[in-house]
Amino acid sequence: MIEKPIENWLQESLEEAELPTLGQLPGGHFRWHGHGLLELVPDQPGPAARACVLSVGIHGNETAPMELLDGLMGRLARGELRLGAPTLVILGNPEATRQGVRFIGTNLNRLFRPDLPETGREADRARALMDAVDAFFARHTGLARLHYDLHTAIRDSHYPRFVVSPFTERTAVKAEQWRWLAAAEIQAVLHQHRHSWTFSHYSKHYHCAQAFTLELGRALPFGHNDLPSLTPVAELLAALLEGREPPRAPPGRMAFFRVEHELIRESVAFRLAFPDDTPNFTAFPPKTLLAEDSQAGETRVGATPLAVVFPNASVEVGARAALLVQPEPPPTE
Ligand SMILES: O=C(O)CCC(=O)N[C@@H](CCC(=O)O)C(=O)O
Ligand SMILES: [Zn+2]
Repeated sequence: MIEKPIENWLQESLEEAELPTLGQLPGGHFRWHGHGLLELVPDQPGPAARACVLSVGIHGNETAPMELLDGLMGRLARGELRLGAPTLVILGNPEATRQGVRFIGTNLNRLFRPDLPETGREADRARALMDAVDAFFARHTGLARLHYDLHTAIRDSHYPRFVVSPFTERTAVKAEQWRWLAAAEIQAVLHQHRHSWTFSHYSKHYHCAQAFTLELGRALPFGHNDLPSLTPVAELLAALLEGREPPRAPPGRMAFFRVEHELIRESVAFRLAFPDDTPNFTAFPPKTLLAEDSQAGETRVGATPLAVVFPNASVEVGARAALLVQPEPPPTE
């Protein structure tokens, strides 16, 4: 067992460092459980402590969340923040980040299911991450559970900062989440309509955690991110790390959407019928041709306008090529 301080969380998460290691930080201690798997344990939980999972880099080239979390870890290590909540800090796919790519073999964020049959690098990583989350929540019973999985999007967006709220019948979103997200200057919320086997879905469905995928601008290389626009998100995460109540704002300032349909790429001969640089949440009028697929035929908008989110014609056959969404009213307070 090696004792050493956290000096540079991101660099250490990316290195093949000797494990396990543990050490002290202001307000508590930490333990590395594996590569990119760091647990922070407070001496004394704060008055509003939750058991928090904060994950970044599930897609290896989404660097803004890594820089954001690295900044917070630096503030903790220097004593500018005092640890007040058990927190599992995850760098999702270190090898993909080292190579600067979204994934090596397959999309990690579709593999979070306990009965996963797949083999290979990302499948092994998904199993390791699910095990780490299971063990973390089992060690910290008695506290409300939370998981924010931080991403950035491939395209521009009419709402650059938005969250995906995973579908499950088992857990309702607490009203406070909308207030926290609004105060963090999240601009839109997208409700999933069915199980999605993403990391945030895993924590929500299997651990009844308050869990979201946060999209925080566009995927850009290290050093090119607009971190000042993420200051309110950093303040939300800082409050969680310190175990205090995050700032709140009226949820009505966010736009709410619901997924109506998931467009699946069913053949190699698949194309989207709109330009590649179409921003997320662009709305199309009734009858617009959206996609052509030699297997599935044409996909057109029905009688009600639909907006597209995460359009990507290059996904693997059988994978999601876009979400088709509609506005919905904000939740009643
Ligand atoms: O911009 C894109 O096309 C993808 C951005 C991204 O990685 N989004 C996540 C969303 C996960 C969810 O639906 O909760 C993903 O596709 O995994
Ligand atoms: Zn992503």
